[in-house]
Amino acid sequence: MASPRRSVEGRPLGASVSSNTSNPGSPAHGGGSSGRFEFQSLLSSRAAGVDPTSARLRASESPVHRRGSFPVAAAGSSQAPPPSLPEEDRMDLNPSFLGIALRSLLAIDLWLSKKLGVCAGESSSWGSVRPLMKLLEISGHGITWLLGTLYCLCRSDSWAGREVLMNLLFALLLDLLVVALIKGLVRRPRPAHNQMDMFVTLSVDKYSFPSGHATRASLVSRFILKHLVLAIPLRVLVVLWAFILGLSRVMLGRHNVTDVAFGFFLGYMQYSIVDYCWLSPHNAPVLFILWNQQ
Ligand SMILES: CC(C)=CCC/C(C)=C/CC/C(C)=C/CC/C(C)=C/COP(=O)(O)O
Repeated sequence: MASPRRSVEGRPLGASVSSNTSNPGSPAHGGGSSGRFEFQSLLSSRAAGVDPTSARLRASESPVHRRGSFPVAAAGSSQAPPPSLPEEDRMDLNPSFLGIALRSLLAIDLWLSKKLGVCAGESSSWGSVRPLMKLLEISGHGITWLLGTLYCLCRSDSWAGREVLMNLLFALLLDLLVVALIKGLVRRPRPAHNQMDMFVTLSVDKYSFPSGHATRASLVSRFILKHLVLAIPLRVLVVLWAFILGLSRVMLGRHNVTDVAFGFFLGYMQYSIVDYCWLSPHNAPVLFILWNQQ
């Protein structure tokens, strides 16, 4: 907001907390929780040789502390209740619920992902299962699916089969594009415990959000379940494969849990797009005629 933020007394905030707010990231500048503010002000006062008790008192004058209990000056008096803050300032000083929820979710995500990363290295607790996990990785790799689909497309001798495979190819390419775009935009680094020893990657694959294997697993398994007539045990196997592939990404240390969870969701949604834009000899005749001339 363009107007200067004001304290309860109407003074600009900078005037009342200037001794503690040299750090622009401090909550007095709108950048953190009340606990962190007090922690920072105590630290900086110690560094500057100031008595921590007086520093704490100054911290209690901070707008964040004023939020719950009113300033020290007013606390002892039995005067009329203090004037309430203007609406815009109240929103500014309250730590956002969404912010706290997101930070907590991220902390749980990092903690859980580290705990589940039991195959992240040969010396990890489940390091002996790592080769199996890497085999699963290849089973969900983009190259495996693209080459497999192209091969089946070349071998297919029915129009119906070719139509399904053409759409699977379109789905796989769409998935690669969407995942690359999101990875490039979000730029979340892979977990620190990951060993970057993956088989054929694109440059954006140094980023981890979302998991490309998870998007592919859920997209492809939804596609298969919809378009292939399979016995129930095989259908269960397809779902299990997708789930275990997602889990293996976290176990290998390639991803955090949220990368995989969002990947599953994204792949599921991508299938809806593919279904909506279903290519057929009626709406994309050129594609089918060209293919048949090969
Ligand atoms: C063959 C055709 C028709 C086109 C080729 C298109 C193309 C650019 C393919 C690249 C495939 C590739 C290298 C995909 C990378 C897959 C991968 C390693 C994803 C990372 O997964 P994650 O779960 O670790 O995020």
